[in-house]
Amino acid sequence: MLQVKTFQTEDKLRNVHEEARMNDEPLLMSITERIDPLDPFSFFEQGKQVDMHRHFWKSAEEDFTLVGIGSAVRISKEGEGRFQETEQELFDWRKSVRQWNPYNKKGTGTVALGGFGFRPESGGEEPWQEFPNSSMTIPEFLLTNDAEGSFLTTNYLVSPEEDVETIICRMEEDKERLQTSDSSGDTETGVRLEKIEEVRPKEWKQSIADATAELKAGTLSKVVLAREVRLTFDSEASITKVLKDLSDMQNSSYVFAFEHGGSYFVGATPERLVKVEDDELFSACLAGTTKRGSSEEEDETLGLALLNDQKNRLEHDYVVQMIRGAVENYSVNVEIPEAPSLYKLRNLQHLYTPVKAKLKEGYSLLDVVKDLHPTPALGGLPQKEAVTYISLHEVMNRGWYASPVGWIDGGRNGEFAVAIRSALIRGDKASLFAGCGVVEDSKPEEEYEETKVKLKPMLAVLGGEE
Ligand SMILES: C=C(O[C@@H]1C=C(C(=O)O)C=C[C@H]1O)C(=O)O
Ligand SMILES: [Mg+2]
Repeated sequence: MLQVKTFQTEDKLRNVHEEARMNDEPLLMSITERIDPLDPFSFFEQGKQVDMHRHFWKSAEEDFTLVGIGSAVRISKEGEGRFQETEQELFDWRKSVRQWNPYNKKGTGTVALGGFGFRPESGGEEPWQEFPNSSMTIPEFLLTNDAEGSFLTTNYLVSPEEDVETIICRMEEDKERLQTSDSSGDTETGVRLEKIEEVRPKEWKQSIADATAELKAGTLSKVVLAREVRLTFDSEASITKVLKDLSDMQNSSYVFAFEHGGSYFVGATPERLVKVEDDELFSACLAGTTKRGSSEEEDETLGLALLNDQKNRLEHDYVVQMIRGAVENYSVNVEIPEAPSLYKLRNLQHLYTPVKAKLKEGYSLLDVVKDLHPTPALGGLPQKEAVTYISLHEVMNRGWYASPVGWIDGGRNGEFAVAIRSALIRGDKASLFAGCGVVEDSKPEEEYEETKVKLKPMLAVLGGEE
């Protein structure tokens, strides 16, 4: 059976290579096959032996996980046009794809995974030196797990001058390595936390006080300000273990990891930016926060207080206003409930308003990402002024924190979440980030406490207390 499969792959590769040679240009070969159920964490861990450029994505709401190893194509853009330019380049690559994918399933084939930094321009500031401003990768090996099982896509950029036999040999070796089960994660104990350093907490609190003064005086209605906490461990952190623990502990969150130059941006975010499935569009307004109660009763009381709290409702309503306005531009049948409900996570609860619509023809997922990012849940209102304010006054460098991360396939499917509740991990060090929506009535001490709770999920999987 295995032999038949191998023979088919070889045959396809030979044909594609011949065509590439005749046209004297590279072709993107993409083959999707169903494989025996495969653990995504094992695939991610084994991926280390193939290529360190690894991507991980797990949906917050459905049985859907993507793991990408290596890159057949990498697209990296910067500046205001980065979303459209990425889209155009993906489109161009897909024109030269030779594809075998009998499953017609979202998230298989020439899927691109990655993200876009918070701002269109970035100067490789600490600790983000390894990260390009944006990066979308079509991985060489992609594992797609959903309710129906496991699917393995092999994407390979076949160039005319390469030797086919060498490609076949390496590809088969890598595929076998990736499908060999790794059990080291089951016994790993994780890192010991040696040092926690809050980055200029006093200055950060002062920045909140300054922002409230600005909000009262100026044209800004809301601005989100974040802070950083640095950790040092006794040894190198295992990203696979971190992902596994996040998935276990934060099951209503998107779990993600993106590698660049040995640094990993990892997190478990509850916040969807936008999902498109065929022409259906889903977004979410998530803003306004309180902690969880220690008893069911206390939890309910806290939730009810949040639903009725003016300051939090205002924080939330700015987000709804903006997302409604943006989505109405390129969709019809926009459905948004009148009032928010509660979105409960392990450590905190948020005000939540889901958004559903039908995307008009001619618009794509990245068009929506471009317009929505950053929503007032991460930037502020008005959008442009808030982003400028953040650049000038925030006590850290955002890099990819609070930015759109996700995936997009060759059909009309994809999803981007907002990369909060996240950390940048490199070897035995990590930077954790958390922010909060500042409105006129914000109190520095309360916002500080709010960010403390938001840091807990990442801290807990990195040896800290929950
Ligand atoms: C900015 C963050 O979270 C955002 C801010 C929230 C708030 O201030 O209430 C709630 C959810 C998120 O939209 C973060 O977690 O870093
Ligand atoms: Mg808040």
